[in-house]
Amino acid sequence: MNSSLTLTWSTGQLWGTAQVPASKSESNRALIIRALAGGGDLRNLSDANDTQLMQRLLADPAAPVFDAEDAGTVMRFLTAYLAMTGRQTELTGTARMQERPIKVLADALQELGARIEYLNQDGYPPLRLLGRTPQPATEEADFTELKVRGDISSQYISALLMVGPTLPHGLRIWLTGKVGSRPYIRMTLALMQHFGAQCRDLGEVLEVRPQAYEATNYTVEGDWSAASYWYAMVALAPAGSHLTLPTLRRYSWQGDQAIVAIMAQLGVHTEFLADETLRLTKRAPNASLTQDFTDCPDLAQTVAVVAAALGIPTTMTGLESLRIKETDRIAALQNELAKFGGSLTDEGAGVFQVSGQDFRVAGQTVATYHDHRMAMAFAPLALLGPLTLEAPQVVRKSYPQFWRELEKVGFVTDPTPAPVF
Ligand SMILES: O=C(O)C1=C[C@@H](OP(=O)(O)O)[C@@H](O)[C@H](O)C1
Ligand SMILES: C=C(OP(=O)(O)O)C(=O)O
Repeated sequence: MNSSLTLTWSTGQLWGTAQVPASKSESNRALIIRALAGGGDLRNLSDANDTQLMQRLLADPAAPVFDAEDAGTVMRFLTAYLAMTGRQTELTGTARMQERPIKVLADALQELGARIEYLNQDGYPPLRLLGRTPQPATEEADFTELKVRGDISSQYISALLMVGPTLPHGLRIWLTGKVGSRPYIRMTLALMQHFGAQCRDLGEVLEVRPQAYEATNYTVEGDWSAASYWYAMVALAPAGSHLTLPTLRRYSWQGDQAIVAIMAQLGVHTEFLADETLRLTKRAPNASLTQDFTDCPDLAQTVAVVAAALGIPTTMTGLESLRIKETDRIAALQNELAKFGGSLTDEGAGVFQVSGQDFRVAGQTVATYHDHRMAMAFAPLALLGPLTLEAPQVVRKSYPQFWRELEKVGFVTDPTPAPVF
């Protein structure tokens, strides 16, 4: 396996068509819901490792150990699915996954009758599921009620919602704290409804009726988080550059469609063409940007790198969850931006400032911290100068064809041809 990849751009305008993968968030929800529905045809599932892994694990329900690797959705969604279907098994993941908290979800599942033990550190994977004492269905009960914190990961809430219809009284979740990544909760509810579930989003309260899912078909949309890297490339490319991205919808369930409005300020104009196709065109950027990432944390790295590279003073808030993702993304951004003369400064009270007045790309090597988004967020800098990325295979988590797609629009990769990971 190659340990680094050098990217160069031969100068000139950027143009062409880039394929984005299917959304891994939609794919992984659809796979769990289909497993609960007992059928349904899922089209355009993602080729992301996170989705391939979810498919493999769901195909072997009697496995003694489920290894979720570095996939947060797989760890959280499968824990709820396996716990509520009464399975006795273990769930584990990479060293980093063992540092990503799961207590909020495990506590809630225990309230729903699951017996769960931590095998290593309290509140963190690996876990042992010891079966479940199902709640009896009683005449009086309205919903089974849970209070769940929304300020650590929305994935716990999505995981609980998806098993909600299988509970005898359904589920009413009271959200507490500042709720992050809320569009992902809405996406979960939308997909559940697509599969026949009755659920309501009342803001701080979410309700799911007890009911069998319907086995139905679904076609997964392209991944807007993946699209953000192409927006970054257009933002950094010379005037006259434009790109076409198929499979992205004007009306999306993905909150990362927020990239359209953010990048409009960083100089990328979006046109929604027929057949779910986007056309991105380079325009002049604004002089500054202020953006809250509470709803779209996966866009933060893309935007920080572009803002620093263009020298656009940018204020970022809502970055709390970045510290517990594939790596501490704040520290990783700070280290890597500094190599180029950029910075991400903690101003206190949750406010971060990006600057890049002396930003220069000239053969630096970017570390990727086992984080696909570090690799993909820094790759567009190759439009400004040669650049080397360590451990380029990290992109397989969400976008295995990323380097190939770069080659297709004219980037030169060394080693060449682009390795298949
Ligand atoms: O539900 C999902 O599919 C996701 C939710 C978000 O995580 P958090 O809810 O932990 O912020 C996001 O960062 C992750 O990439 C995917
Ligand atoms: C945070 C991410 O994924 P997950 O939490 O599912 O591992 C991501 O893809 O950026």
